Amino acid sequence: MIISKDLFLLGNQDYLRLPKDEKRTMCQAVSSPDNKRVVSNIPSLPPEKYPLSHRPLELVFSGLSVTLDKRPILKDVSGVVKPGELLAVMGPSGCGKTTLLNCLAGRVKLDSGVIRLNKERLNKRWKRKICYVLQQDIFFPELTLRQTLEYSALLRLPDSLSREQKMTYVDHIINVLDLANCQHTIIGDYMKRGLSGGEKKRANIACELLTNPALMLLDEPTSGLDSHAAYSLMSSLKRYAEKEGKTVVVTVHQPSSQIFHMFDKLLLLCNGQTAYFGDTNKVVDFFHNIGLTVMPHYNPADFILEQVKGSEEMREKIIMASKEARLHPSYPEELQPQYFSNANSICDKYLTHHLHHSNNHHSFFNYHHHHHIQANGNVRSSSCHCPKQTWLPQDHKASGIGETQPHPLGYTAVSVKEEEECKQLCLDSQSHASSSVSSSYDDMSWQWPTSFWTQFKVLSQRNFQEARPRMLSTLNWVQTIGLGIMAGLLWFQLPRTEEALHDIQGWMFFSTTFWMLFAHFGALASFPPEREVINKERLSGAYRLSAYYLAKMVGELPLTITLPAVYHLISYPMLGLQSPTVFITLLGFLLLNSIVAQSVGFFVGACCMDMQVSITISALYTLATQLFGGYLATNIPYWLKWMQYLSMVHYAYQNMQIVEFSEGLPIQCATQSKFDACANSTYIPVDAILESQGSSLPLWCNTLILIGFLVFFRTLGYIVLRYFRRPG
Ligand SMILES: Nc1ncnc2c1ncn2[C@@H]1O[C@H](COP(=O)(O)OP(=O)(O)OP(=O)(O)O)[C@@H](O)[C@H]1O
Repeated sequence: MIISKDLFLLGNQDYLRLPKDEKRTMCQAVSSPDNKRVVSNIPSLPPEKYPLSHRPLELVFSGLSVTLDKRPILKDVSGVVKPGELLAVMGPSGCGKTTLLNCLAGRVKLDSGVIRLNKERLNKRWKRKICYVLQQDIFFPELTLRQTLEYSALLRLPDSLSREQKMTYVDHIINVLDLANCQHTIIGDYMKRGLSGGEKKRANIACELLTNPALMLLDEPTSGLDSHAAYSLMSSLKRYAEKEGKTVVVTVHQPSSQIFHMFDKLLLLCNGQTAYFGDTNKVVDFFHNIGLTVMPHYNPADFILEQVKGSEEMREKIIMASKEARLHPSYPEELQPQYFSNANSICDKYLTHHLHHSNNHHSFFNYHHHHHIQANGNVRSSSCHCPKQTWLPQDHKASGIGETQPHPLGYTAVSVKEEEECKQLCLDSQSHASSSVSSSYDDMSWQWPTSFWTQFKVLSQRNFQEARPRMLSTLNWVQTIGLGIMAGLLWFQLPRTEEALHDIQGWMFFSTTFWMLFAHFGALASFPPEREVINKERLSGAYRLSAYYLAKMVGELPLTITLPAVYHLISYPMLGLQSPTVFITLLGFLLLNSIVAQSVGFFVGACCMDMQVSITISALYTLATQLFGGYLATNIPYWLKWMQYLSMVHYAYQNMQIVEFSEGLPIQCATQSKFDACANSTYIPVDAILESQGSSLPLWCNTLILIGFLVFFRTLGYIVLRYFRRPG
């Protein structure tokens, strides 16, 4: 695993660019006894096939404080990670490591403090560019690893890449993460065995690496891995960060000393406070200076963790020393309060100067920008370029940014490095400015990697594939066929007489209620685990909720209707009711009823986070629906009559009767009929049958009401997910 991952994480571009000798050294290294994997069979991916490339990101967070549930969790935590660096967040359990990562991913509200990426505050748009590998491995358990990665690639890699290119990239990732052997294994869960813990972890990282992100946050990536696998993973991450210029933050529990020395920076937390922030190789000196000396050959990671888990007094001492270290000149300048005010002022001056002097050919910043005056009066710049020689107003010298070369108009020249920085700053500001004022169309095109249509198509396919084993399980087939035969035998070849009328109605009522319950509780049970995956994907900005929602309806539709259709196909002919038109129409209402029940189940599942509550609500609703359906109780008190209009079974059941008794063979009156109409007729009129159950609505009206139910609950479900159950 090590080797393949190392090569991948090194990035093929870099690998291909390496001089021959270095390539050989790498191959020797990877085939050394420690790293037994052979890499010759790992395909190289041509550079042009890399799907996305992001600018390197510098992450700076300062003064972060967070309170959760009225309890302070983080207090004044700061740090900086540059592109190519690996920052480890360490500390005892419950000290706030995950909370810090959640903050950096923009998923927790800060009490105070600021997080900046390339000097720009973390905003919604940056959030989408961050890859966050969660501690839990959240997947659809029924999909195989390969399917999971393929769907992820189809959804998260841009439409500009063909399907074939996306699949090539998936192949590549599978190979380099050494997942080829288990690619066709289902992910699995506690009920059904699938991937091993380590494979799931790698699958989790593989999914996130698909987008080739610039900033990676990994929560406990080594948890559950053996020491060898943990070392492999961390060395891969380290190499990845270095060679690809990625910024990587990991939380880690008690790393081995080998792993510990891989970290460039270390942030040690103690009760939510910074116990140490700085270079990893200086942490031993830091502790030594406060009288805590690590024994030779002792794992420094174990040592420092023991210290921060020590007595209250000891912890205070370490935290105080850490606060004092902030005053030391070696403390990162990015964490000094004045740093960003300077940086921002440069940017502001670039932009302000340009806006005021855009017609002046002495302008220090050749900012080719096309002003787009928006309806709201904002100005949007669409492009900018830093010239080779960039000029700043002289007062920037004071801030230490400019150089001393005089400019005829009183500006100072900026070094090439700073010019690059300015360009970067400009680009960042520009992207921010444009995104904050652009039209909603721009927002959307920026936000989503793929079009609505692609998302809909892929999600429908995935939904179908994910739901098929669950909805069409062997158990469900046995249940459906068994029930169809049982109903057929129970009501076998019923005569068309008044005596058998109650039995015919019994079959209809049983069929509608059973499939209502089946669809309702099926949707209810499947939603909580699905919500986890959807929330994770929504947080990473993979697709629109509307695309998911529509796809769910369409993708599951064939599965929702399969079993009731099979049941109907078995039981209806056995009853002796043989008109094909009636057969199809009855089936139509049975299916409509099932789809409506599924919508209600989905809505209740979306509303209630607690399964017990949702089951209780569902039980109440479905029981009331049956009671007021028109079969069990025919003499409903007038003041409760309105309840029957809320019963979806009522409408489906009534419609089935209308069709069966008006289109099918008529029902012969009994000699002592209970129907008045039988006094003048041999057959019972349809209206008389319906009236005896207290219903008078015509077929079209019942159908419209059922469709109304469907639209109402589907819309409510969407609204709940969109506005009341937002992830994060
Ligand atoms: N939503 C929340 N509401 C209240 N308290 C919370 C919440 N989330 C986390 N906490 C508390 O915040 C503290 C820090 O939690 P966090 O998960 O960040 O710790 P950690 O360092 O990652 O722990 P571990 O190493 O065990 O995963 C814990 O005491 C936890 O109980």
